[in-house]
Amino acid sequence: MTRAVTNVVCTLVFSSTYSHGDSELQEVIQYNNGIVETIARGGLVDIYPWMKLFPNRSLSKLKACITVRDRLLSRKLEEHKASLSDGDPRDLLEALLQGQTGSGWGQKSYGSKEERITDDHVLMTAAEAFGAGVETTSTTLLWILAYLLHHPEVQERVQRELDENVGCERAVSVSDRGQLPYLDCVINEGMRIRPVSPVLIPHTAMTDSSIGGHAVRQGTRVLVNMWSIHHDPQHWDKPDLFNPDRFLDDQGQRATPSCFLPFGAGPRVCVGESLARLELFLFLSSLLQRMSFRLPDGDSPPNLQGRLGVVLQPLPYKAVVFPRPGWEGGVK
Ligand code: HEM
Repeated sequence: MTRAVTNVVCTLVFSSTYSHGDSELQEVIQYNNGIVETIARGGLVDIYPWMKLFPNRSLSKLKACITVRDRLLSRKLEEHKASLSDGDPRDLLEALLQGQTGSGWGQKSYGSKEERITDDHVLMTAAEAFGAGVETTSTTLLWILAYLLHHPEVQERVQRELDENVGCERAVSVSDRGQLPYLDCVINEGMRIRPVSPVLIPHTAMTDSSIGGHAVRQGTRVLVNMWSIHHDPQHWDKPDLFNPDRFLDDQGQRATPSCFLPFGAGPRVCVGESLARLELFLFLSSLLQRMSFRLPDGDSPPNLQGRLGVVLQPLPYKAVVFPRPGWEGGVK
């Protein structure tokens, strides 16, 4: 799952699409995993930065992974600079480079030093797409599959919807989304019940303000408790129950309650929301069209408690995957 999602972000950022087992993709996955594993383990160094002077294995691993990441992204940046052209950018690096030089998209050249996009801005923006776009999407997929193992009846209903609206003669495409409302509900319910970011990225109030009648002074650290919003019994009936139907109204149409905010809200809302929704839809629909997931004989269903690191992850679990009728021969 991580490999597939990483591949999507590589295509978006620097137009490289890798095939299975490619060593460069392996390198990207390894450094990304290393960063995800260690970044939330900063512990005391995050609070007392001077403690970085003492030996710290997590910090050393984090630095080593960042060095590999920066080397790879710098190489991609140089390759892009060498082939930079005007016109529609082919990927994020090219769009940022065009912004840097003022070429393409009819942009003006930036004047002062402070306004200029530096190479460092370009590299860090590209790095952020990996940091924010891989673990979130792959973890959401793993949570949804974990819930489907707990609720085989939900998996069967999604597959019925797929059979009736897409069939097994062709692959699912984005244009099928309108005809697959129940799958959308399953995705939403997965993101509601296990938000990968239970407490959103810390924000700082830029001006004196208020939230729900509470005064918030300029400079105050604001933490949004998404877990509590998504489990508030005043807004959700039996919030601890996995029930995709809560995203359908009385007429069976899609409904999105106002307190459903898996991507945050306001000016700092997730910039990758559309991409993430597209990925979740295409990965899940393609998987469930072609195969079924069940528990290995005698195994208990996945632990749904999760473990909090950079994101809220399910604990590792096993599933038996088998082709659905009509897909025994593999991809069509
Ligand atoms: C299921 C997948 C995803 C979920 C649940 C998710 C969720 C979020 C949330 C909750 C935030 C914080 C919003 C806030 O603090 O107010 C965020 C920020 C962000 N996300 Fe996502 N995200 C996902 C996928 C992606 C993808 C695929 C990308 C890009 C490739 C991405 C890029 C970003 C960036 C750059 C930010 C920071 C935005 C800012 O601070 O202005 N995310 N995301």
